[in-house]
Amino acid sequence: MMKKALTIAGSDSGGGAGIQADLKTFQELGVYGMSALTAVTAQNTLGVQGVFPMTAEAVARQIQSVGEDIGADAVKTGMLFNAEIIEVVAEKIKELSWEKVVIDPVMIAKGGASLLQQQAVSALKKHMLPLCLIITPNIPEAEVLTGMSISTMDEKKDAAKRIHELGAKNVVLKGGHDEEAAQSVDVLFDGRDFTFFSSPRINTKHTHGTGCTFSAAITAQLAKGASVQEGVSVAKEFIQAAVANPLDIGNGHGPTNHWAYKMKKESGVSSWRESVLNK
Ligand SMILES: Nc1ncnc2c1ncn2[C@@H]1O[C@H](COP(=O)(O)OP(=O)(O)O)[C@@H](O)[C@H]1O
Ligand SMILES: Cc1ncc(COP(=O)(O)O)c(N)n1
Repeated sequence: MMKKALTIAGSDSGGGAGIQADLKTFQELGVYGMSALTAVTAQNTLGVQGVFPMTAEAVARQIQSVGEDIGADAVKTGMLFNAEIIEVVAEKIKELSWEKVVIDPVMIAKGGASLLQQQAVSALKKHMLPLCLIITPNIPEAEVLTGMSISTMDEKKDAAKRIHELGAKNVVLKGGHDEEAAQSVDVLFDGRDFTFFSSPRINTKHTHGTGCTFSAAITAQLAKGASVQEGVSVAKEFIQAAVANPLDIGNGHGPTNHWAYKMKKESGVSSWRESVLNK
């Protein structure tokens, strides 16, 4: 039976982040992708030029339409933008009894634009965190959720514990913003143990949509029946391949390469560009 995943997130017209990144990732990992849009952004590799939120009613209706007919084996949320949208998303997830829920607590785009209103952070903590199986904050998002500043590994572990105490069953604190480090280390805390997912940090400006892609890959794996550990492990490999084989699209911070993981798996070659572009 075909496994299905739903993303509840914003649209990125530039195609590198948001629902576009999520659907590309679902497709690459062999899962049927669906979307409920929370906002349309006018966005490219240079930044966000406009944010146009949907009404809470429109968001609720999209989720209901998916739920009442097709169903979802796993669900992720990305940009939720405001407290009203957060409340209906949480309500619908509860109503539809979805349990494999991944929250990417998107707050600020890499260029600095706000994708979550400041006053919505408490709604996110109150309504969404207790519902999720996994939350995947980056370092600045974990700082906002905990109110602490995070730079050392001990601080990362402490922050992951505190976010777990807020109700998230599993916390993956991502290391992509650790710009000085040689390794990009993502820390998973499951309420008892820590697991570290580490890969060489790639020196590139093309990291637009890394967080969206990473959480979508976890969601796809959960939909197929993977455990949390297995899901994070595949997602880490997926994003490493996607960052290591940039597409050079746009004049700013370009998207990652959603084809790279599958190409690498299928062909055994380490560079997607080598295998495709030189033909
Ligand atoms: N330059 C990089 N090299 C290798 N991995 C990276 C790099 N930047 C981000 N990642 C990985 O991409 C994923 C998303 O991380 P991060 O950039 O922190 O999230 P976000 O996009 O939410 O800010 C993580 O698995 C992280 O380790
Ligand atoms: C619609 C939308 N959603 C999410 C992000 C975050 O992207 P990133 O993964 O680069 O932080 C984005 N830039 N746009």
